[in-house]
Amino acid sequence: MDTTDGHCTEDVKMEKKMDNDFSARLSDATHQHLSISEGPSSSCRRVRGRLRSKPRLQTTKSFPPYSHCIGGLGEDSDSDNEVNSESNTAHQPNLRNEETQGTERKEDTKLVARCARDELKAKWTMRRKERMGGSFEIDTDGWERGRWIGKRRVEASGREKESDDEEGEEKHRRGRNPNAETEINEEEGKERKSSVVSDIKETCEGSVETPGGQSKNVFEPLQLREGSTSRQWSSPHPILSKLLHSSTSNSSCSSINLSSTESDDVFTEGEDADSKRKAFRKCRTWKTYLTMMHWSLRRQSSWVQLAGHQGNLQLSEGGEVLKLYSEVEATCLDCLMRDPLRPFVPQYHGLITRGEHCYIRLEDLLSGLKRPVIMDCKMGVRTYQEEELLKARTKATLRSDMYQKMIKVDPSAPTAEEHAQKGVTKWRYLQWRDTTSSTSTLGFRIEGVMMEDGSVQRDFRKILTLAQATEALLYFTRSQLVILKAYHSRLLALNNALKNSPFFGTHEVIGSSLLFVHDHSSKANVWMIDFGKTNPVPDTRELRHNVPWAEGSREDGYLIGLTSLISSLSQAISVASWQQENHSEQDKTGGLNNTQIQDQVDQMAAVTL
Ligand SMILES: Nc1ncnc2c1ncn2[C@@H]1O[C@H](COP(=O)(O)OP(=O)(O)OP(=O)(O)O)[C@@H](O)[C@H]1O
Ligand SMILES: O=P(O)(O)O[C@@H]1[C@H](O)[C@H](O)[C@@H](OP(=O)(O)O)[C@H](OP(=O)(O)O)[C@H]1O
Repeated sequence: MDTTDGHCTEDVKMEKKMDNDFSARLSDATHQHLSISEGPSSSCRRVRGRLRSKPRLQTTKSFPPYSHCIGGLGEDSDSDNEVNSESNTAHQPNLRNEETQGTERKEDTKLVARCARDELKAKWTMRRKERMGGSFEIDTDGWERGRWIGKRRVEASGREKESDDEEGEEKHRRGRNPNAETEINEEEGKERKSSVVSDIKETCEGSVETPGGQSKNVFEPLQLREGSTSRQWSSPHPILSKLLHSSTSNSSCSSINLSSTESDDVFTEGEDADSKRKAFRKCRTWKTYLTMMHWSLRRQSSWVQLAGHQGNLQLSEGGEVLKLYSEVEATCLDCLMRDPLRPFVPQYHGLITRGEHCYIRLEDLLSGLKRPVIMDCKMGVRTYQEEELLKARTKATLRSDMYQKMIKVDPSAPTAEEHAQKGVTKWRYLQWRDTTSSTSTLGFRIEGVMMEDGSVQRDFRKILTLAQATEALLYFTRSQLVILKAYHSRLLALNNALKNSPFFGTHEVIGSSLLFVHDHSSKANVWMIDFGKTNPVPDTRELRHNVPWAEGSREDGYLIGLTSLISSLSQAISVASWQQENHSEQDKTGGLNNTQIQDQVDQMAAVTL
């Protein structure tokens, strides 16, 4: 455990206390991995004497990334309807805002109309130049330049919009514990692009509705504070209106893959090549223009869905994460906005209806991060609710999909009866997942990790020991001390908040995750997400969260998981410190270079497997 600063000393004290609290309750299997043994590895003979012994992790395995790139799963195809339907209802919750912003709106509308005209002009100028082989530089005024710079940036390097950085900066300030988040490499951009058009875009999707369709200002103070969804335009400029309409309905491109999908609407399946060519000629002008606008309107975000049900979540044009409505989750979020846990939970902005579905509007926790690295840890010693166990006993529904998932991982996992039925109950499947991962032993499991290059690693689910978890954390953070320490502090702060949280005391938290996010500029944070299976405990009982589950107790073991994670981070900090020290020692003595030392470290890690 690194104790180089005062906060860390505090951390150690707190952690020791927590370890004592829980040590009696953790299983032997868990505890045998809590200590890190010191001692040189046999493979280290060549550098022995020069390198301090690496804290050894027991029974570890390494996790090379494999290339499985994913993009955002969000589909915004319903937003077309939403623009129409909401333009009628959206005024109700925001009347007060409308009055106060009337003047501003007139100004903006004028500006928007001018911008749209200028856009057209710019487009034709560009096309003329393009045909003549001229340069693409458009320099009529700052607005167009800003947009075009933006477009080139997206095309050339996929870099993110600077304005988002500022927004993200604000968010990370809000959510962090002073020690939790370290921003050592402040290389944030200086220019802020005009956001008039994206503001209007947000306006079109910004009404807050109850599932029944009635407009309701669920979190007015929040909306005012965040300021992203409060303005309404009754009639945008006709050209702009068309653009908004079209680009909204065609905004199914993922947040990573910025390819436009306009052509999907133009070319439906079954059309012959000729009609496609004709249609393309007809639509090319608009297509080019819409593609340009698409880039302009879409807020650049690095959002991806790492785990969970595919299609449940999507990114809205306004940059919020929309999650399919669940009454249980919405109720929890509502409570959490008034609980000490609020700084650890994405901001909840109420509900929104898109097409036939209702969604929960959440702050995008990845906004402001450049090429984020993400880890989803499912918390608790079980991921099934007690009701699922009762259901499995009384009226068992067999799930063939779960049986298939089971035999894919381990053909010998199902019983003879389950093989014969080719199905398992949900409880059986979830329990099998829990016992074949670190859920049962450590009280958490790593559902998935996405690295900076977009590669996704899900094999961490098979981790069973704390040492393996530590290895995974070192891999996930690339052994960066600053990140590991930020996560460590944030988890200690979360531990404190949980102790003071009335919500936590009275809720059974099942299947909820901690989302770890950081990027190369050392922004790092941890958030509580997914309250779809979090329910108030039936009577007035308070849960302890740090004891193993027994049927009927409703205990979830959330704090067992948190303690394990904190211990694992401490181990990772020790190892990373050791690595760093040896790097600098070698640098001073002019001995092995960094690559050679890393080779040694890798060899040592391999021997401890
Ligand atoms: N507010 C958010 N900001 C950014 N990303 C988010 C946010 N909420 C969720 N995600 C992403 O979506 C993924 C799934 O989220 P979540 O766990 O809420 O979905 P779910 O479908 O309920 O999951 P499960 O199947 O485990 O119940 C997370 O791993 C994360 O990558
Ligand atoms: O990740 P896996 O191994 O694919 O398994 C899923 C995972 O356990 C989800 O948490 C669970 O949803 P809930 O958390 O909502 O129960 C889902 O059940 P489902 O298929 O019934 O949605 C499982 O299929």
